[in-house]
Amino acid sequence: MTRKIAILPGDGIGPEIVAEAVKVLECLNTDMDLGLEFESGLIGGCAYDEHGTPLPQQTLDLCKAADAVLLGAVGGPKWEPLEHAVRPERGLLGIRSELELFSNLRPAILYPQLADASTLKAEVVSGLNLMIVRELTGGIYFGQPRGVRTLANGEKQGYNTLVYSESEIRRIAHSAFSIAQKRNKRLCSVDKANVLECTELWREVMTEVSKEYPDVELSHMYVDNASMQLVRAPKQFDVMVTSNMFGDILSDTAAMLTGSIGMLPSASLDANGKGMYEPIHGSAPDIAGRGVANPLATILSVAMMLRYTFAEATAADRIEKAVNAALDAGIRTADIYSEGKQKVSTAEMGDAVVNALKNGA
Ligand SMILES: NC(=O)c1ccc[n+]([C@@H]2O[C@H](COP(=O)([O-])OP(=O)(O)OC[C@H]3O[C@@H](n4cnc5c(N)ncnc54)[C@H](O)[C@@H]3O)[C@@H](O)[C@H]2O)c1
Ligand SMILES: CC(C)[C@H](C(=O)O)[C@@H](O)C(=O)O
Ligand SMILES: [Mg+2]
Repeated sequence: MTRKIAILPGDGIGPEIVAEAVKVLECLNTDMDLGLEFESGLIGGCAYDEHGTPLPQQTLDLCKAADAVLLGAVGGPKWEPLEHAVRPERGLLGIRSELELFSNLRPAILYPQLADASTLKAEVVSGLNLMIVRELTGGIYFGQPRGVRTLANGEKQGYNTLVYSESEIRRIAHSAFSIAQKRNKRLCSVDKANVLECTELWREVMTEVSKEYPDVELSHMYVDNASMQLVRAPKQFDVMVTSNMFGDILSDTAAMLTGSIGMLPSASLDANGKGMYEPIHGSAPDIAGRGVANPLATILSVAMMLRYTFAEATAADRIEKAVNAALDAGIRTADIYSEGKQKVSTAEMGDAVVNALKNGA
């Protein structure tokens, strides 16, 4: 059996962190005969530089033909002056949309070894294991019309449209409820139903779908309160489900509960389990090229790939165990470093995970 993985390193720290995740996959591939094959493509700013578009047709074809996609990150100051249609981020939104990856899972798990790395008190975050389910192909990110227009008085006006159809809400609701069913059976739907009609419909559909999952307890929370509750008492949450933009923001907040944004992986899934896997952070231009980025979010993203797309739970568990072993050994990249630990580079962290795999993880 061959399983094709499209590798899209992207920009900034993207190539540095993806190289470490591929190292981990190659190690397991040899060890467990997983049949993985890799082929690389361009996306984002590097694709624009080469082809004049952030999502070249050959990259799209490569991803459509693959069983799974591994992505680093896109974007950076170099491409900020470009017009919107060809900005690196458009490439990422384009591929999510083209592959219909509507269900974005962003787990925020605190590794006990990192309780001190969080800016929150250890007792607030210890034992944290939260899953954010973010709708990824709809909402204000994709709604039409959008743009910047000039009003009759000559003033410019920017506009975007927040839209969700019932079917879009229903399918992300089913994703979230089935995930909650396999966890602690508590789902919190986050919206702004007190102000936005669109999210009033969101709340209605969530409530309707909940009738099909009587074993899951559904609650609703306004997004402003949710952002406050996430830092006040994050362990009250089991699974959160929310719209594209709210999920983007809340997952960065949740990342910090775990010590660093460099720790949060993600899976973006279509209706059939095909997926794209990427860390939730960006291309970190401030540290790119220095070999100091934390590759663990990307390494944990390939664990999600093995679990969700390839149903290789044992291989996925092994990666998570190896990450634990590296952290147990006191190995830390700069973002999660604390006194008394060993500060390592991106590649050394990747090596530590590979060594842990070779040594029994
Ligand atoms: N999925 C993606 O490709 C993605 C996600 C977010 C942002 N971006 C893009 O990335 C660029 C930079 O955005 P930003 O600065 O707002 O967010 P960012 O996530 O790239 O960086 C925010 C901060 O976190 C740090 N950081 C991020 N990942 C890290 C890692 N693995 N290890 C250690 N530190 C890490 C950075 O150094 C920076 O200080 C922008 O062009 C943005 O559009 C891309
Ligand atoms: C780069 C950007 C388009 C992207 C998003 O907003 O979805 C990023 O912030 C993320 O969280 O994956
Ligand atoms: Mg984001």
